[in-house]
Amino acid sequence: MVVFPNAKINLGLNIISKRPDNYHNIETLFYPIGLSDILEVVPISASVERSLISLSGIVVDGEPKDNLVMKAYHLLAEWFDMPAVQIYLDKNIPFGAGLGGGSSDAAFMLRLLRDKFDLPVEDDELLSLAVKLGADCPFFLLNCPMMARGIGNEFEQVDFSLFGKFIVLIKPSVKISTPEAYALVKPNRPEVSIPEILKMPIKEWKDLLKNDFEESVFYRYPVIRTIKERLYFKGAVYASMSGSGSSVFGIFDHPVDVKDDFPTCFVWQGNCGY
Ligand SMILES: C[C@](O)(CO)[C@H](O)COP(=O)(O)OP(=O)(O)OC[C@H]1O[C@@H](n2ccc(N)nc2=O)[C@H](O)[C@@H]1O
Ligand SMILES: Nc1ncnc2c1ncn2[C@@H]1O[C@H](COP(=O)(O)OP(=O)(O)OP(=O)(O)O)[C@@H](O)[C@H]1O
Repeated sequence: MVVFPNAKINLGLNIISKRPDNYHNIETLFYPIGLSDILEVVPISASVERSLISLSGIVVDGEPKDNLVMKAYHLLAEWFDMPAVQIYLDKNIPFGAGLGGGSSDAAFMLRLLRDKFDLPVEDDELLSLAVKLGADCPFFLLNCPMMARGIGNEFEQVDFSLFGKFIVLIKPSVKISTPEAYALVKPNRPEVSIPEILKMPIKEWKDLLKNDFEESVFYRYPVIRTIKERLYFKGAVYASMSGSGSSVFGIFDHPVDVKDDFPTCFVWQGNCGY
């Protein structure tokens, strides 16, 4: 069974308050994009006790046994009898990028195992398991434009689409650790909520729709601010850092050629699908 775990961008990201469990309450619109990893799971012989993982593509740091897809397997294996599996994961989504790639792999793995082995797990139980693997993880089980609140796992479906627009995603070589990025932000309540801003014409978003991580991340890594400015210079109708960075996306009314603009960066371009 092969699946294609996709990345997300955050349209607006307000960090509202710090919680007693050291997480933060946030408000953000998750928007799925077409940049995807490739994940395959094959059952292996009953004589092999441990699941195996084979990685290709972008090299993820950490031990393969600590990969989030392995953690997803073991989370379900605590509750259900499953055979050992051979996992193939081809990474195309950069990490330390604010694109939720690891969370997406984990969410797709949970659903793939549930479906492949016919495990008696309802969709809402899968959502509760997913959050144990990461705050971004439950979103990828829904995978359509969603307002998220709480730690990012309380959802409200929104009537919102960027269909017809074109997205350019730029990831510089710098990688950003999510806990470190949260530690640098002072939480605050926004004056205007994200759904209210998203109802306005997209050309009005520039001064209203904010990612609260940008200020401290841009201060530390000015190259990320420069990328955002360059995307506006190229004609983006809206540009922002995604999640805790370091990637920046630009939304355009039409396809653009940026291949010479960011020679040292990872660049991805595609249509907005929803
Ligand atoms: C920045 C975002 O990508 C926006 O979508 C997410 O909030 C991050 O989600 P994630 O990477 O899945 O986060 P997790 O792996 O669950 O948490 C990593 C660390 O980030 C911090 N964290 C994460 C989510 C959240 N709402 N508040 C936090 O303070 C915590 O220190 C936590 O220990
Ligand atoms: N399958 C995986 N893909 C990517 N990273 C993984 C994976 N499994 C474990 N990791 C670890 O998780 C860390 C962050 O991964 P991820 O791609 O989710 O983060 P991110 O780009 O910061 O996204 P976000 O902040 O939006 O969750 C990596 O540094 C890596 O060590």
